[in-house]
Amino acid sequence: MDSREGIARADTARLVSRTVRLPDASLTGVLRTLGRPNAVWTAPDEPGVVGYGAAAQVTADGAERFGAVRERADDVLASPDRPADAPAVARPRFLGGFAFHDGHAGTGPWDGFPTAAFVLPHVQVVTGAGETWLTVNAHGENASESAVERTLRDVTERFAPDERAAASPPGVVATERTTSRAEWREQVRAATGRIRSGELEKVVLAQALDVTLAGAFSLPDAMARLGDTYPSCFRFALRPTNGAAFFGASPERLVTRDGDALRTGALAATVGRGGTPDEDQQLAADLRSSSKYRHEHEVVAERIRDQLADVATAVETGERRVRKLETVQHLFTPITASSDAHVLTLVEALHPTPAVGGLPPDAALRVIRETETFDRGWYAAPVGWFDRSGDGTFAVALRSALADETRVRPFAGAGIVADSDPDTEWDEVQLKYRPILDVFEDDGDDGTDARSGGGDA
Ligand SMILES: C=C(O[C@H]1C=CC=C(C(=O)O)[C@@H]1O)C(=O)O
Repeated sequence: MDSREGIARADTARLVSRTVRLPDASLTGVLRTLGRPNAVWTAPDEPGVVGYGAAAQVTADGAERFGAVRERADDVLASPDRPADAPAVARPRFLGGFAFHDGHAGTGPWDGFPTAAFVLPHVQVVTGAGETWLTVNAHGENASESAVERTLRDVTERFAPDERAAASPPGVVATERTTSRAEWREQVRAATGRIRSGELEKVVLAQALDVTLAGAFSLPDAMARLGDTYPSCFRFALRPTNGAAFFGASPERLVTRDGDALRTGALAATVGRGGTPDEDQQLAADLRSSSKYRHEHEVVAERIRDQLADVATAVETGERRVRKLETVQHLFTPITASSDAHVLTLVEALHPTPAVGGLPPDAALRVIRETETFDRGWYAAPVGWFDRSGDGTFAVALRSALADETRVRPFAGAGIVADSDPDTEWDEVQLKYRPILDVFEDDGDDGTDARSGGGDA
């Protein structure tokens, strides 16, 4: 992808955008009807957005990537030729994400994933609340209203929503770990040692799996299954260069800016779900009362409030509660504020929170780099969308995986504090693979210990 070319022409380039209403369709219905997208986004309180092709793409490198994306996207969005009565929900949006580390290489499994990559789709379908809208965008010196209207007619003509249920999961034939249990024990012991010596307070360490599927990866099926099981999560899929897809169902909102209302929150500290309601309640009670879990959580909430200090006002912290998901429960503290900063400025201020990095941030990033033996790529980094006014939503890309043909690489991590036990953290990581593995396993038995947390690799 070469964004700069498009951006260099920004002075003379124009953005033409036209919208029509389509027959109502679910997000999966849209995916099945229009084929492999470049971007998919949906959130519990937002419509689904599906993007095909690129009216404009922006990429950026290094620590300055957040500001650079904003600047380049602002040029594209500056003065759209768009009818005044077009519905706000169907407005042009950039969708994409960032790498976790500044020095992301974009090689190996992450080939095709720059340090930052956002697309303003050529064809954008938005669906939710019983309405489906098609927007066609074109950007460049030669962007023409007639070409946009032609595409609008073409897509409308072939749009016959296919609402079939997901096919059975393809099944898993092999799973390989990036980190054995023995290596993990060593890594966690070394990290807790460094924490006790005062070098840092908390670090989030992660692992990955290499999963081989028995059949081809289907994005519509994956999104349908994640939607059924994780409706309260941020579900996304991104294919910046038409190759592998990075997808997931993250429970963690990094930030939403809507007008001057800002929403974020601390999500950290994890236990599993109980086999009975009593056991489940007991686990939740342990999560609430344990000083280890409270500490692990509170450093995240405190740091987020600090991170917001320069970019927001009226920061308010809600009540800490237990957030239950299919296989895990977390401590969650909602945080709201006021801000007129662009959502990318907020993303830059917040990434990485100590729910995925640690504290102090620089020491934690150093420990992550020195410890992890796989490439985080876009895992645990911001993914989401923004519009011309700087509104948008970003999630932290957790419970996520890279997928290409029959290969899938899920990622998962756990917050390590002074008294973390390597085996408990190992079990927690195995539970955090479940959202992705459940999409593919046909009988819950992939030959690994990812469900039970037991056994060695
Ligand atoms: C790093 C992950 O989860 C984070 C979010 C919630 C709870 C976490 C924990 O309890 O360690 C992690 O901080 C992951 O899912 O890969």
